[in-house]
Amino acid sequence: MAVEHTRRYIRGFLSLDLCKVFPSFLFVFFYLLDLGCICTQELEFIHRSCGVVGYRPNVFSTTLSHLAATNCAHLILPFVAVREKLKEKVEDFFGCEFELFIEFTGLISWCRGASIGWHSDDNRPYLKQRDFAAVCYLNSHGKDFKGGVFRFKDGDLSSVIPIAGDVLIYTADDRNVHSVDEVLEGERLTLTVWFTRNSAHDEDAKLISLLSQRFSDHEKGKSYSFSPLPASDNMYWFSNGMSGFDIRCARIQNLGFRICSSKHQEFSTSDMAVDPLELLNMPIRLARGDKIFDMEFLNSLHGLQVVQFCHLKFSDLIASRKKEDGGTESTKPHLLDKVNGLELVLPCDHQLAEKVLCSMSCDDEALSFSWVAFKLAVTRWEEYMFSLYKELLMLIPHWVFHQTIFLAPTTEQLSCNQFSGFEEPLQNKLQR
Ligand SMILES: O=C(O)CCC(=O)C(=O)O
Ligand SMILES: [Fe+2]
Repeated sequence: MAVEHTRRYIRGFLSLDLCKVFPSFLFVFFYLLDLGCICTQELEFIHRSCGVVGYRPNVFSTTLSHLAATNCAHLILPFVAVREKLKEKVEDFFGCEFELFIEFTGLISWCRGASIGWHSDDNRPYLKQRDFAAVCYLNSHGKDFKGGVFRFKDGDLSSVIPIAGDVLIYTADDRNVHSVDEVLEGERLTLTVWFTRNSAHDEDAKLISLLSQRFSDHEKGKSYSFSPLPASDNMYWFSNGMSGFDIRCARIQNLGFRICSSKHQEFSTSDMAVDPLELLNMPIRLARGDKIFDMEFLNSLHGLQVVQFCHLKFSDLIASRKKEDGGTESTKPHLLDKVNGLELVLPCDHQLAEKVLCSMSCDDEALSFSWVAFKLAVTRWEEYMFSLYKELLMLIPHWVFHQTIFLAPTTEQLSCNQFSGFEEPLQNKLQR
């Protein structure tokens, strides 16, 4: 009798460095649509700019419903192809074609100190609907983090050393009891997707209902934007006994920037009536070294997205800067000298943040940082978000009609124009 297989490790499932070929993000985006290639770096960017404190100690997560709830529904798009491809693979491997629904999709990062003991993924009454799991590794053991080895309690494939681009699939029941060793250094990042046969737990249906509400507001002519809207402060707060840090603030600072008050708040930040963390939800400016970049970001999440985008695309931005000759007046960033009192005083334990989120790789960017490249990142970030946003508006009616989230643009989709009433470009508003 044939032995039923319950697990499989697939090497090189996701592509790693497509995003490094940046010059045209649109090209990359349509390339992704056409070929179904998925880039791990795009997902890493989303997690580092949108993630919140997770469900276990020292774990951070980004869920699709969180993206939708924080005005970042367009950032669901980079997940769509990978979800489709994973579902196909799982259905094919376990012989259940067209039977599965995606139950949950999440980017999950495990920082120093995070681990999980022996368990199966359906081991709680509220998780019984889970039939299969797929864990995609978005970064690598040894290079990006130490520890974090995945282990099965019995059977073959006893330990799995995560390598970026590889995927592990397994049944969620007690035939696959597993654990993850403690992460000793760095930040271990995965995209984890669970599948169910139970349509009552279909993640697509829940997301589509959220998005269709948003789409109907658009139809009614309400203008809305793609700028991120923070969730409640406690979702960003990493606590450790008496101290802690705000993850938005920590991720901005870990890339070498400091958060300063906006022009309009210069005189109000010393007002003790304001909860300091509330200031992260208001307009801010960013400083580095002894200079302040004189542009207001709508809130710290907006600043964080641009900082992370600049980090992701840094070498391409530097190359574009050289091509465009950074010396002309229009490309020169407007910088102010940093003076005392402008930097926000936030209750963030920076040492703890560095310890928990420490990066293992050495940063060339810190040595060759350029404000001209940063200014370019502001524009490129906005173009990228706008392209995703337009794409989302095209896809939503199709998702609603089919009650499933999928790519595959048709000629009809590409020609339909539903962008009227679009909010004016963010940057125009910001520069005023
Ligand atoms: O990240 C991994 O390798 C597995 C994580 C896991 O076991 C879980 O989230 O249930
Ligand atoms: Fe698990």
